[in-house]
Amino acid sequence: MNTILVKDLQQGYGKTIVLKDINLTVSAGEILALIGPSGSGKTTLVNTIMGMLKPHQGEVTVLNQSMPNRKLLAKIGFMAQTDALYDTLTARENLTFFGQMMGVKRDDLKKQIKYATDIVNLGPHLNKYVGSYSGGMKRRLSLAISLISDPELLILDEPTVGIDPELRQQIWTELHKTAKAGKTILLTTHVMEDAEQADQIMMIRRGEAIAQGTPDSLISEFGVSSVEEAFLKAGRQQDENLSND
Ligand SMILES: Nc1ncnc2c1ncn2[C@@H]1O[C@H](COP(=O)(O)OP(=O)(O)OP(=O)(O)O)[C@@H](O)[C@H]1O
Repeated sequence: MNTILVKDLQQGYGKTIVLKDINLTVSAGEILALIGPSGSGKTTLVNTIMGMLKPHQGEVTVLNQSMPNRKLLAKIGFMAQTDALYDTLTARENLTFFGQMMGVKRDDLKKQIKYATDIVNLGPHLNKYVGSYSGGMKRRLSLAISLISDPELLILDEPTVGIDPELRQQIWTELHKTAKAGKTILLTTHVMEDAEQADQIMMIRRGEAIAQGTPDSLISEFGVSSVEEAFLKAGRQQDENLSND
């Protein structure tokens, strides 16, 4: 089953076009990484898939429902680029608050808090005030919050920013496990090592999907030896095409 389907999407703000001709399919259990330079349109695409922005043109379907659709929000775990946490509450209180907002039943909250915080290694720090957390701990708590309702689709905007390499690897192990259990994960990143861990990569540059496929298929399509080289080559081809127009 397709969890996400984006067809001929054009998106923008007012009269400014930010995304052109985006087509994308993500199946249940798959991890898709959106990679691209700052300002290329990744967050705009994520917000459109979440239903926070209505497509200018084209179609976005999530879990077989046309977006925007408020009812689907409960099935989507979202981690935004900036942490939206309550500093004057403890991590446990934050998790309880957001869990209740996401519709987690009172009886399930304890189990879900343990599940989500084990993934990000925050168990020993649950009773500390979030105001005393480091930047990386706040990122990890935001990730735990996105997992609290055990959502079918996880959307993570730059989840690994401020997270050290050891924990990043640990989080990837858990993301793979989560995907294997049938959940779909869409994440944005600037980091090539993150993109390489995904099943599918979409490279966005200047609002266009300049390359798309599995890490191996991108390497063979562009005749290069790494995903990074594929991205650079796809960028050069885009520049050539634009200068020929
Ligand atoms: N609310 C908005 N109103 C007008 N323009 C916007 C708005 N949000 C984003 N943009 C513009 O849309 C373009 C794409 O921005 P977007 O945030 O989607 O990029 P991004 O790839 O996610 O960047 P980053 O990696 O820095 O987060 C940029 O030119 C940005 O200035």
